[in-house]
Amino acid sequence: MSALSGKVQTVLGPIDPILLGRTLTHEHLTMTFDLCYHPPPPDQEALIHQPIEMKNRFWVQLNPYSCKDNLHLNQETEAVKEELLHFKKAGGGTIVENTTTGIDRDVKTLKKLSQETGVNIISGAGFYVDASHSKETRSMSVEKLTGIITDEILHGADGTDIKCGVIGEIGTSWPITDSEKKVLQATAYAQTQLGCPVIIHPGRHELAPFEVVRILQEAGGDLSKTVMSHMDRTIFEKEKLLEFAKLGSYVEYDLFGTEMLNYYFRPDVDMPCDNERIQSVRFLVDEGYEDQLLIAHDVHTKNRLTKYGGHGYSYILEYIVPKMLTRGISQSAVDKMLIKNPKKWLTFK
Ligand SMILES: CCC(=O)NCCS(=O)(=O)O
Repeated sequence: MSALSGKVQTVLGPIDPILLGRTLTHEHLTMTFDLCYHPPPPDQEALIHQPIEMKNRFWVQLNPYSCKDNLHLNQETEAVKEELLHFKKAGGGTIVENTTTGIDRDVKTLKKLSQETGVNIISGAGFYVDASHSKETRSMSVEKLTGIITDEILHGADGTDIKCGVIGEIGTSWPITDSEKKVLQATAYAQTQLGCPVIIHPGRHELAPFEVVRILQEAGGDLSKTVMSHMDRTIFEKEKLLEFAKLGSYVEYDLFGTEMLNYYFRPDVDMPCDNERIQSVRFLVDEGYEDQLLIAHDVHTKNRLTKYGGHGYSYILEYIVPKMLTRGISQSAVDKMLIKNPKKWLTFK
């Protein structure tokens, strides 16, 4: 049993899980996303280098990864601080900050934000998708990767003594690359040693979450302490969704607030709207999976902030929860998604 057993590890240190309150399990407060820059449609190149303004706000919503300015959430610490103060007023308690190595995790800023707002922040250990892996990362053994991940939780991340409290989001593509497979195996080994929570970014294919689970399980990972993120854009067919939920991991709908006509990362996929997300959540609740559900916004670009006319970090508490209640999802199920399930997942074994 580790010293962290029965605790949740925030950027300010371990806390009693009872202190978490309403928790968003998949957000970013500071990161960069140049990695995912995507050229705009033909003849719209002039907009690539424009700052976000009122006149191009809707264009940025349609083309979030084509506006360079939009990819630098790390420039908005003051706006994020205001948002966190608002989140607290709206009844929020905790945010799991999923930025890992490859997209500019900044644990010092996370610590400062937590100190200045009183919101608990839990930082993520490990590595984002292969496209962000350095040459050095790709050449590492599973043992070396395991050592780095455990170190980020036990001793501190990025040369600081600020410790991560969850592994992930661990990035995977479709098909999963060799380097990502090693990181997944390292994740499972570190989880076995530490009894810690894990969160996965699956590739954009309905088989991707199944393949991730297979690799984690073969390496001894604990699915009951693992979250599969981004289910909104990954599994659409109901039978497939139930087949996946039966495996026992948490199932996370974490793109609330994302309205996107064209989903650049997979043009053949129609990104659902929030009403459709609520219908999927209701379906899983009705099928008996309310103990495995989690929800969040996955804010990762500037246009999602209220400063730029976006929904911000309080949208779920202020708008999605009331809508869920009018659509037959009980208060008890909502409390599980926002309080009970996050608390169970985030507590070290
Ligand atoms: C770092 C943020 C991130 O990976 N978000 C997921 C976007 S999507 O793959 O669901 O489109």
